[in-house]
Amino acid sequence: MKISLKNAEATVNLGISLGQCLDAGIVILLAGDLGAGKTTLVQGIGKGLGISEPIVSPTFTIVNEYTEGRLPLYHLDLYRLEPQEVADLNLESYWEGFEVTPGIVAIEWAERMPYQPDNYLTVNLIYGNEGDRQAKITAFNHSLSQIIAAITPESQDAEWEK
Ligand SMILES: Nc1ncnc2c1ncn2[C@@H]1O[C@H](COP(=O)(O)OP(=O)(O)OP(=O)(O)O)[C@@H](O)[C@H]1O
Ligand SMILES: [Mg+2]
Repeated sequence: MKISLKNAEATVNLGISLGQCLDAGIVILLAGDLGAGKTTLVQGIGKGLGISEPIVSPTFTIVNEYTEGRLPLYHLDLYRLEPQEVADLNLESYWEGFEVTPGIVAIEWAERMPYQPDNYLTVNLIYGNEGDRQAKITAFNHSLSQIIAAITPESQDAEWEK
């Protein structure tokens, strides 16, 4: 599914829709070049979950956890890590839910992961020709219908095709 995002507000709005509809335990792998809008999308997800605390990029902290919303939000940024360092973080605990309350896991620079969870969404943010962006959403072992239903009603800014 591809969605055209004219401006940063459209990216936030897509995030809000996701934050409102997604179930606990979902992992969102965010891909896209430097500055493509990954953090902006996660800021929207935080809004959709009802988190009022500002969401800032965890480039140096690796993971930021927000627990005040409908579900916990775990925001990771693997930009500075090598695949072996990522493996050592035992990220599975976030989606297996053993020691961590299940929530929404959003991972920037997920390309650095040497393995993937069993079920996940990828959102690939791509630069357009006019300073805009396109989001390409793919589901692995997960249904897209819930997401399509959540996104389509308010798609003034988001033109989408399956
Ligand atoms: N759809 C859009 N159209 C135009 N600009 C956008 C869009 N979405 C986000 N932006 C802008 O792009 C800039 C970079 O966004 P952001 O920090 O979210 O990118 P990022 O992918 O997280 O970057 P990094 O790779 O450094 O983590 C911000 O100024 C943001 O407002
Ligand atoms: Mg970022």
